[in-house]
Amino acid sequence: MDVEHPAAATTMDVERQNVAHPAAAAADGEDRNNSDGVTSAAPANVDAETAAPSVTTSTSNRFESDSMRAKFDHSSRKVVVHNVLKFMRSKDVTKLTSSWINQYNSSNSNHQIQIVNARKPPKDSWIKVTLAHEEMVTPFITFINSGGKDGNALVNERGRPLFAKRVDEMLDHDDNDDHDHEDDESDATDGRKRKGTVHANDTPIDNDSNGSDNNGNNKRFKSDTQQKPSLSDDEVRDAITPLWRLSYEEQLSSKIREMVNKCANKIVKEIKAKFRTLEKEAKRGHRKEVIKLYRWLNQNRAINMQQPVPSPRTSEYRNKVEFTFGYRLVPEENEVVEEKDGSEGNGVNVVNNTNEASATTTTNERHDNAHDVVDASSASATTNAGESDVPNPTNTNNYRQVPAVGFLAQGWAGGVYPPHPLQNIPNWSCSIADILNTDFLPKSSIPPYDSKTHRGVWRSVTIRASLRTKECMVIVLHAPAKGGAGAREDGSDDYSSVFEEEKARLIELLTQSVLRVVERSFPKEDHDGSEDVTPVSSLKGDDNEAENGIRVTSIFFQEYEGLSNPGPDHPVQHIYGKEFIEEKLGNCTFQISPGAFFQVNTDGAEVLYNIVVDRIREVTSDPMQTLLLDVCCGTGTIGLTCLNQGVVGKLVGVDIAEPAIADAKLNASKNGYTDKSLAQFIASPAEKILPDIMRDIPRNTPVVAVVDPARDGLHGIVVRALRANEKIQRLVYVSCNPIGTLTRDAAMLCGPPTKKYPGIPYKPTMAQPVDMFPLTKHCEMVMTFDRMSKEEYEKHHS
Ligand SMILES: C[S@@+](CC[C@H](N)C(=O)[O-])C[C@H]1O[C@@H](n2cnc3c(N)ncnc32)[C@H](O)[C@@H]1O
Repeated sequence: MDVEHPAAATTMDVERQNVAHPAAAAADGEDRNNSDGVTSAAPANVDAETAAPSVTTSTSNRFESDSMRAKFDHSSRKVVVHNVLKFMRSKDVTKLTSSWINQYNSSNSNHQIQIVNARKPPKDSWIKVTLAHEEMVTPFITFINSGGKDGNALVNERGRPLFAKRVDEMLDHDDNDDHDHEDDESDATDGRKRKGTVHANDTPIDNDSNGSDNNGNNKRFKSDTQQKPSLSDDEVRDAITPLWRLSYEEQLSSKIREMVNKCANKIVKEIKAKFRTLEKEAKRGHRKEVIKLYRWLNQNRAINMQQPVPSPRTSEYRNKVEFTFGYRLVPEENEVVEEKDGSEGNGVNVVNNTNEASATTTTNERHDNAHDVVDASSASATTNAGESDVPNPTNTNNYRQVPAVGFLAQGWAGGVYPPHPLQNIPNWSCSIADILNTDFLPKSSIPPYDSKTHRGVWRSVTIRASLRTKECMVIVLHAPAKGGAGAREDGSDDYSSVFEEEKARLIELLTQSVLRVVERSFPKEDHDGSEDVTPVSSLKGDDNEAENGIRVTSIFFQEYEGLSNPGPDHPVQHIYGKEFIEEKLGNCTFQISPGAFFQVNTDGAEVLYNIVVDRIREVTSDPMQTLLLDVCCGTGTIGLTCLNQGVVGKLVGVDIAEPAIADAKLNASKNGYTDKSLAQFIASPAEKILPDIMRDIPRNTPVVAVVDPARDGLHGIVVRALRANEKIQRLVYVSCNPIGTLTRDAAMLCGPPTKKYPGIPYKPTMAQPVDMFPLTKHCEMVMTFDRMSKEEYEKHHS
């Protein structure tokens, strides 16, 4: 049964009316299942997962087919282009956006982009465009950010570079729509000025929220900063872990300030605005009842915000990392690597980069291409790549592009950077990056996928490992072996004949021994740009030992021809070892398959789930009779932990991702819950099934609910169902996007009743931030909502 989201339908209608492009109307009517042939390597996310990264994944999860998704979900098709002129007439906006499309389409005859709507607020310097299809987003962004002269950004009439970003990535800001890149100077790092020179947006690493990575790698510098041909280690840290210069205490302080100002205060503001709207409607005679502002909204600290709970690990905490295959820019004169056998045709190009860069060179900026000089035959050798993997930024001569894997710290045009300098990235993932960069890619006759030409094969690699079980899964995303959607007709970039051989070589390299410990150096806390670095071993003590035993236990390949990232249900090919990895949390063991979400900070997840357990325990007077609704349950972690802790006796979990639900069912039996009437898991979009589930709950069964949606928050139908059903007295909302979608959903759960959101509202009774992502601006939030008492409610409605 398809459930229409009325809000979505309305938006769509409005968009149709606002078509600003001649081509738009036609595009809108087209079957969006057809990918227009536009492809691009969606770069892997860096900081991804905040259950970030994964925005893209999560959105793509929501609907069963592309056409359904395209029909309902606009956010994943929206891009904001910054730095256009502030004052423009609407016909100039149309002219400008048409000129982008014409430029792109005329130089990419195989791949066409279409804009269905373009909107520019009168006094702002940005335009929000809605593309006809999600798969056009990455090429469009790449085009704006690097389709100009010499691979630089397009410029406005005054020569200022434009800057494009997905709307669903702009979640660090108060209001996505109102964000103006020119005003970025006030950073969220508490007003303390950063000591570095580079400013970058911090984007979640992985989608995983369901994590899907959503191109978090598309980090760009402020438009007023000239893009450099290469970045120093510190600049890479600035781009990907922007809080790294702060002590951990300072990081937590900056996060709590954000949570108070941009989450708690914003929720109160939004709810008050709803009251004002009702009042205005009453004054105009459109409504009879005037509802008095709920008392809690006028209290001093209306939302009880707790200090953030720190992450048990503050460095190398990620259990999942996603690298992009691309090219490393290596200055010609520094290039010492000898082309090895078989490297012919692997896409090494010479780039003439004339960008001016800083004239001073620090030790951190000294680069000698250590990866290239490491003897590929000595598997036990350790590399010291953290200090030396990018070219000297003072050198503005010719650059060679060397196939490499890593993070796109400054967009596709800036090349990939090794993960070694990043303190949130675990050692084992650097070890795999080294294998790929020193042993695999230099000898591979198959090139990385190029998001501009849509040719090439290797796209990204996702690695997930457990320090507790020592297992490690590697998923290699690749375009078809014949060379990607832009493959030449003459077949000269068809790699099918060597693909299987390369696959076998990769398996051999990844599995020949346990992952070796890579020596890395991190700056001391409160790094001020001096050369004071502390070797990782002394930072981590015994933990370093723990990593010694990790080995690759599963390998998957995933072929994907589309433009963005595949959804979690996209088929994978299992080519080595186990079909899942196992992770332990508390007393439970969980299996995780390639398409399933799992929190990226294992120790942090334990803390997070214990908080949820406590919030539920507070209200369950008869736990064994109590049913837990676990909405967006993933592999069943929260629900099964609650069963295991005895705070509830029954569980119904819902998740859109089939692989996650398959895991959840097995996880239930693995942890001793074989009786399906006690632990039931359903694969479905929550908005389709939740109203039915709630209707079927026996009248006398006490119910608590926990929701843990991806970054795009809850569907309106889910919010409505949770609000309307007064059996639920407590709702625990776990959010990886507390300053974005949590505020929106909270306002709908707690605002005065309307036709669309009827029922006695909730009120937020506790907000507990949990720092799952040290060094980045992201923060998880557990917000507890309790149903307002009937008595209190009626006072305001009399
Ligand atoms: C942040 S994860 C949380 C998973 C789980 N609670 C955990 O802690 O591991 C969000 C989950 O929401 C799921 N999801 C996304 N959209 C959904 C939808 N419309 N209905 C149900 N689940 C959805 C994703 O598949 C993902 O597993």
